[in-house]
Amino acid sequence: MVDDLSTGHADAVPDGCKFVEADIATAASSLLAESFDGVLHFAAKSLVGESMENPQKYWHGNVVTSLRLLDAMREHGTPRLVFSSTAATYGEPEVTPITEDLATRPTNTYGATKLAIDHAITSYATAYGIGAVSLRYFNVAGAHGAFGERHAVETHLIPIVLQVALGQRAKVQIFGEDWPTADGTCIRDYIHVTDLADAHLLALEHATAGQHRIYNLGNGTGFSVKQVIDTCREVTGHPIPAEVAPRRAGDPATLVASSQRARDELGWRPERTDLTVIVRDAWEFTRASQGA
Ligand SMILES: NC(=O)c1ccc[n+]([C@@H]2O[C@H](COP(=O)([O-])OP(=O)(O)OC[C@H]3O[C@@H](n4cnc5c(N)ncnc54)[C@H](O)[C@@H]3O)[C@@H](O)[C@H]2O)c1
Ligand SMILES: O=c1ccn([C@@H]2O[C@H](COP(=O)(O)OP(=O)(O)O[C@H]3O[C@H](CO)[C@H](O)[C@H](O)[C@H]3O)[C@@H](O)[C@H]2O)c(=O)[nH]1
Repeated sequence: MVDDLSTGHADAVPDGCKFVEADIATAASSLLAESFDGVLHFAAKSLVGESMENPQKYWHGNVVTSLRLLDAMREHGTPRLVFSSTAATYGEPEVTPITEDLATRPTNTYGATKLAIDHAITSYATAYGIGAVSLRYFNVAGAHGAFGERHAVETHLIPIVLQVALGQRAKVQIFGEDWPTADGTCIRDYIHVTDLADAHLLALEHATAGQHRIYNLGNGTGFSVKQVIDTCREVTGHPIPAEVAPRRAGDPATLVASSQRARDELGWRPERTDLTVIVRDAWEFTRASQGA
């Protein structure tokens, strides 16, 4: 495992896993000199709001870094790649649920950088024989035991709402109540992190030399911001005060996945699709990590 710890945590490295603290942009070539069967490429800057305020961090941190990784894979003949792409590559979709053949028109810099990387992967895979898979995650949530969301500056909805339930924040802000959705708040498709992990192993198995396949990963059901807050109220038993705030730049109104291709081609079968289960696992992690 390689991480520069820019947003990651050394104590989250599982026991028995070899860990190297390094920036992929500078270390990829030397790291891949040792022979590897494949690369799971998660490293990124991944905050939608920040990407609009500081695009330089995203074009360099995501695109330049990933090109260096692809060059190193080519240099050392690393055969397989699984890349963390995103629903944000689609932008505001014309059709719901989103299939992989829909137009990609990102509404934020983060999504634009991930789309640029996807294009580079297609070229490198077909020209240099790499077997590549991009997994376009929708909104990842939940937790796996002691592994959950732990960000220095939290921006994601579910962990923020759970911080309110723990008494660490007074209230949650709802970014816009005037979106073209049933209750006026944004709709997202939340996927449990353990289902996401399963998809990575399947993707690695199915990566085929010279091909780049793209798969959406979500549950096919959208929940509004208000519905998420209500589910958190039910799970935690806390009233969770909320207030409406202005829209956040770069947010699309609705993002819901069709993951039929992942089911058909990878045999992916998500098991924790219920939002209550996703929130419950996140809540258990949040309480345990705060000693509550
Ligand atoms: N969380 C989501 O809902 C979501 C949705 C779609 C896609 N993704 C993608 O999944 C991946 C993981 O996301 P996350 O939510 O766990 O974010 P995260 O910020 O917690 O994880 C990214 C990790 O990459 C490391 N990193 C960043 N730049 C690096 C570099 N140059 N060299 C080495 N390490 C570096 C960070 O220290 C961190 O540990 C990202 O690629 C993200 O874009 C996440
Ligand atoms: O305090 C908050 C935080 C978020 N939201 C709203 O809740 C929804 C979910 O927001 P998150 O920040 O939790 O997640 P995003 O949908 O912005 O982004 C996530 O999913 C994207 C793909 O859809 C990207 O891949 C990205 O990495 C990942 O963080 C959005 O409508 C957002 O506006 C609020 O109303 N209040």
